[in-house]
Amino acid sequence: MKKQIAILGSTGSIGTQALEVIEEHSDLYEVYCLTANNRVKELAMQARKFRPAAVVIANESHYEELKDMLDDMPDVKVYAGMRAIDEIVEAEPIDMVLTAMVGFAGLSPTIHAIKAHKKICLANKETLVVAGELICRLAAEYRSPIIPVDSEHSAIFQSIAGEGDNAIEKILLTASGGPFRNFTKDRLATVTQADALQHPTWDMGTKITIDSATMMNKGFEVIEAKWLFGVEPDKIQVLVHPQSIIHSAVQFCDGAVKAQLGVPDMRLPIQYAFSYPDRIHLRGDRLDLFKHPLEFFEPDMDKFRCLALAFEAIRKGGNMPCIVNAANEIVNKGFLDGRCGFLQMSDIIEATMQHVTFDSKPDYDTYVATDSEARRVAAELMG
Ligand SMILES: NC(=O)C1=CN([C@@H]2O[C@H](COP(=O)(O)OP(=O)(O)OC[C@H]3O[C@@H](n4cnc5c(N)ncnc54)[C@H](OP(=O)(O)O)[C@@H]3O)[C@@H](O)[C@H]2O)C=CC1
Ligand SMILES: CC(=O)[C@@H](O)[C@H](O)COP(=O)(O)O
Ligand SMILES: [Mn+2]
Repeated sequence: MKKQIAILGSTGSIGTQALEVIEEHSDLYEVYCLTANNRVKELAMQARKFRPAAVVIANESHYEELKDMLDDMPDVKVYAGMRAIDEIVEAEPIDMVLTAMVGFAGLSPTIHAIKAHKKICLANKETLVVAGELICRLAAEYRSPIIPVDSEHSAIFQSIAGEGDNAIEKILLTASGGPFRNFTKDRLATVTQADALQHPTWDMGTKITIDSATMMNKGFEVIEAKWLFGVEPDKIQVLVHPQSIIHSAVQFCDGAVKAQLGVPDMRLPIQYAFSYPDRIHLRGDRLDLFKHPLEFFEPDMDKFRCLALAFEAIRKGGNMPCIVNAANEIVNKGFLDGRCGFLQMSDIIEATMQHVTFDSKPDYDTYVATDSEARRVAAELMG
């Protein structure tokens, strides 16, 4: 039986690479459902090619257009709206849900998928940043495995495979350092959107590319690692490794360090999440270590304040990471739209952390309320 996969965010960077993996292994995997937000044409083209049982467009204003585009394909059901995404992930035939949408929007469908006992292939790191404690509790209660797709977390996951209860002493979380790794703080003040979108090693969606440039992405990955692997932030060391060859490593209690290496290619962690615990062939470049120096540097948390703020948020706990995520979504978009400068982003996030109501024991409704409040506060601060 082929495994049935729901791809949430199929028109994005992770979503399209997931479809490449599925196409290469069409003997093993089948697309059950595809979702997008606005890119109707791309979604319709994907539906024609992969013939899923259903497609969902989150933005309801595109419903009629999508329906028209697929009216000669009666076997593909067309739905619209966020609630429809929550419902579709519960469909009985689905084995795995790849959460490849961006931002807070990933939280609700992930919860629905967990409650429906689906295997979660988790790319949407914001889900764990916002509500890591809740998600881990639900995943345990409903016995839904969460398999990381984020390259660093997949590397850690691969490094601990077969280690049973052996204690992790430390996680070595690698970071490319982004396009501004060697910039002075003065120079950071004037960087443009185009500069920030030039990631040195990965080709990704715009939101995560900006997060990599500020290093908020690495801060989020510290939080993600805490929840996925039960390791406290003080035992997670961020290492700037500009080549993105060592995707992360784990140090065990006997001092042994295990890492996963490879050329930067997200199809591998996506495929591994689908095939785990098996490995299956993947077409593509292979690592040639003669071609790559492997360098490591300490991150500069004064220059990249977002990384320090993420550490601060996870140490504080409660809804603080949710506040940081919401403020970050606002300033990330604000920077892309030219409404705030590069260095202003961390200033606004920090101020938002001080102004939004703190809750040390949030539940789902608290996260939703916190997200709204923090977005409002950050938007006001941005002016
Ligand atoms: N790209 C990468 O290499 C990596 C990404 N990740 C994580 O994976 C997730 C996806 O990233 P990436 O693929 O780069 O992002 P993209 O921006 O390329 O794609 C995002 C996808 O989500 C859809 N989407 C956006 N907003 C919403 C919404 N509000 N509701 C429903 N669907 C929405 C988009 O639809 P539409 O196209 O219609 O706008 C698109 O299909 C992020 O959480 C990111 O942090 C993690 C590691 C690596
Ligand atoms: C591919 C991936 O997993 C990204 O999260 C990547 O890590 C971003 O690069 P940075 O290391 O620059 O944040
Ligand atoms: Mn990553």
